[in-house]
Amino acid sequence: MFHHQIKNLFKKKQSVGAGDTPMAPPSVNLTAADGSVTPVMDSLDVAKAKADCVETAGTLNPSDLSSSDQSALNDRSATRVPELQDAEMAEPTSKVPVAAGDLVSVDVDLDLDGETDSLQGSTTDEEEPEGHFLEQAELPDFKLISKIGEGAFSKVYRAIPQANSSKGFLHKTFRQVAVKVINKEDLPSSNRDSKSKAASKDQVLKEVAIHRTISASENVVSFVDFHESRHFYFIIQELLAGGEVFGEIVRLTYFSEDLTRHVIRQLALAVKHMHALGIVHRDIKPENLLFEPIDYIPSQVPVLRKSDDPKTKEDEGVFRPGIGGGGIGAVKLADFGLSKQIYSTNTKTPCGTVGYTAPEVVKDERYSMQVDMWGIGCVLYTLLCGFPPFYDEKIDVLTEKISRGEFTFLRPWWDEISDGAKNAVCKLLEVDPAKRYNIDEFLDDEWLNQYDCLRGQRIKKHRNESTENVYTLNSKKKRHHRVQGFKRDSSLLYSPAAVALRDAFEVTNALRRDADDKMHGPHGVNLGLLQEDEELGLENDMFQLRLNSSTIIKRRKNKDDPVDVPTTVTE
Ligand SMILES: Nc1ncnc2c1ncn2[C@@H]1O[C@H](COP(=O)(O)OP(=O)(O)OP(=O)(O)O)[C@@H](O)[C@H]1O
Repeated sequence: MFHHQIKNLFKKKQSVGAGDTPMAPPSVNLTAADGSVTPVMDSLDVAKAKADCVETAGTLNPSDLSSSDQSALNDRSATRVPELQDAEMAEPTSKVPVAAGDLVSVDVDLDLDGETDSLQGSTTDEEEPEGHFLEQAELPDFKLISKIGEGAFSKVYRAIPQANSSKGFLHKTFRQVAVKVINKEDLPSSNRDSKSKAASKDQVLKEVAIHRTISASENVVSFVDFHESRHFYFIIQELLAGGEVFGEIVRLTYFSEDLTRHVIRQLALAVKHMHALGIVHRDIKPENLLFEPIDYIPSQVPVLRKSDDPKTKEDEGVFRPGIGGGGIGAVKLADFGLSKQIYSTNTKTPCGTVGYTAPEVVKDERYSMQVDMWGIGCVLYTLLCGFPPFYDEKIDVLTEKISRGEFTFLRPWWDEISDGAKNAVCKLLEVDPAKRYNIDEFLDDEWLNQYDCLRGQRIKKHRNESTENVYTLNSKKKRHHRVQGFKRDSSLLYSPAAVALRDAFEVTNALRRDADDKMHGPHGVNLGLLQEDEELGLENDMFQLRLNSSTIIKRRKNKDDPVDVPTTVTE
């Protein structure tokens, strides 16, 4: 099943969209950190990738963002809504592409340390929707304003809780929300038998159950509400107005070590929270990291690496410890569609194997969690240099590289990156999960705990805050402020380099998940909502839902190139 899906994935991967240029074949040899000579990313032409990336610009969705205290909401059940009305779906107003580096101003609340808590902007209860959205008829408690994202089977809207509705109480905490809409018709099994339909629904409920469970962390996108109507599932969540960290990598080409540390530490805190609850994310990638925008302060003298093209490299701006840089403030982990609960924190038993508590099983649990550490390693590597650690156009070659943990610190891009950062990457991209950093070891890493993080901790101590995350402290001393963000031409996010970067993560994560499932079995979720996955056949369907029809396939309409069947990755 898995090989077939990967095969399909790469079949489509061979042809990119009209007008796109496939990644260039190997051309130059580079000297790796250890002195060995390596072809340039084999088939990923890094120089081209970087040039493509640098050409891109960012967009800030000027929208409200609110604080995340919503634990009381988690127990609320979905409301009933009217039947779908006959209505034409209209696309939202399209964005006008803008030049790279264009700035856009939005009003925000900023605390005195410069931290952005919530966008206030022009958004009011009277804000008019940017289009006519079919889903609106089945979600009367929220006003859908604009489409801000899209997944394989979902659309994500910025929305406002309606003050005079049954969800009016939300309005104070969440001035705006993100609404993920899943059309039941779009789910792969919706036209099949009723058992398959139930499986699809269970996949959605499983995502919701996990999101609810882990939502208390300041480093996880807050879950707000869930609603099922006749045609749709609606997952309502905290809005992260900056969008995906992925887009910022594309805009900036790579992040400074300070900004990388800022992002990766918050990701690590999110993962620590999940692992403490016995839940593994399994799809850690830059697209699933969302951020709150902060003020951008241009550098007086932009710092360039030797490998940079001064004409095209975007200035990341001034980094402020504990606050952020490059317009990126608080970073939160999102998308729990592939997450699974490994063990129950109540019973301390692995899910799906009740009462089975042998030491080797406990060890297995830890190994399952290690999949996320690999994901953090891939993100860390990518943030630091702008391209992924493992890439090849051929799935079998890529599989081999991942299974052997074959990556290098390519010159000249890694020449100026510190040994501390390289050491952290090596400890995370360790093939043997027993030797790989676990989340506590990574949080103790020397490089990760350099000055900006430590300063943040001092701020936290000073404020006597109990939460571990200094970046998302709820500020009590706010002042109104205009944040300069970046307009983003979304079409540039589909440049060959950007697509290659996405694909590398998608395939790498899929292979690691598959390896983990083969080794430990697809443990089910046990959150009081669902039966075991095995009984429902959820894992297979879920995998199909998320990979076979996911972003790569969606982006590539062309098909039918021959492909190689991959070998299996083992951990
Ligand atoms: N809370 C949010 N705040 C702001 N933007 C969001 C939020 N949630 C999702 N988005 C945007 O919508 C996109 C799709 O959301 P999400 O990843 O949850 O959907 P998905 O169907 O699981 O996607 P995929 O097929 O890539 O797995 C995100 O990548 C992001 O750009």
